[in-house]
Amino acid sequence: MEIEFIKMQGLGNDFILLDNRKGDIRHPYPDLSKKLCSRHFGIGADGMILILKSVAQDIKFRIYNSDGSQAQMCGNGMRCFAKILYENKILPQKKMRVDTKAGTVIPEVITDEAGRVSSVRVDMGEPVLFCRDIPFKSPNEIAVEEFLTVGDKECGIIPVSMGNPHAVMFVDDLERVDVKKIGRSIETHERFPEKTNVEFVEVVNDKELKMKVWERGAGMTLACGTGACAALVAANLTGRTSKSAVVHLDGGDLDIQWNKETNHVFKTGPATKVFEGRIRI
Ligand SMILES: N[C@@H](CCC[C@H](N)C(=O)O)C(=O)O
Repeated sequence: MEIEFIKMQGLGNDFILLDNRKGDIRHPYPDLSKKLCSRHFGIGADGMILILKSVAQDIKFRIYNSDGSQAQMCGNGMRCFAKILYENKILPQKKMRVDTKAGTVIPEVITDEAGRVSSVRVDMGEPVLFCRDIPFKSPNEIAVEEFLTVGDKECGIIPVSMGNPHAVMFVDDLERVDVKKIGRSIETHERFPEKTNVEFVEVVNDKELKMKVWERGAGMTLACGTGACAALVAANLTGRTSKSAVVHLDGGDLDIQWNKETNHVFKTGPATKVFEGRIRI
């Protein structure tokens, strides 16, 4: 069968969006994601996102990584998702309640004078710090900094979940980090039973961070939205930044705020349609 797709990117973190509200795409999603995301044999992307019908919320969001594994949430993908729902009039409202595997997430599209979506602000919910819920194996309930043995080194990380697991590692010089080597080892470290995304973060000042990422199930990407939120939470918890900061990623900047009153993390950034088409599966 032939299906329609939309290719999108948020700061170079790229996705294939499929509208399966009618349920006519029956192909197993893990296999479909692997095929479509292949940069050589498919469309090419870091992940595949499904637009699905929801009973409890306005709409349902599901994300698969390029290796076929399913993730609970995706921050950059959520901005792309909200932009398409609004621009294609799938939902009429700017602020929508989205059912994700990590609970309800609330994106809000921001439009310019011409009515076009200029950015998307996402209420990402509360960060999760309890080790058992991340999940991260530790004798402590909350791990503010723990050391993992990676090869012959001890790496200090802060585990945080934004619905999906993250290991945040602060470094002095981001350019000197072997993101692939250390990222891969921490992703599959036995203390993260569901694997983890890995963020390498350099503090610029108390309102700016620089970050590179190794994503679970996708490898090195140009940006990670949930990762940027986890980085801000870890930086603030350890006294490195205030509760709001700009995170500079290889693909561009994200604005992250951790609201004191609600404990929710808000993320604002762009989303762009790259092209759309049809593909035989
Ligand atoms: N790129 C994403 C996160 C995608 C899922 C992640 N690889 C996982 O397995 O948890 C983002 O922008 O948050």
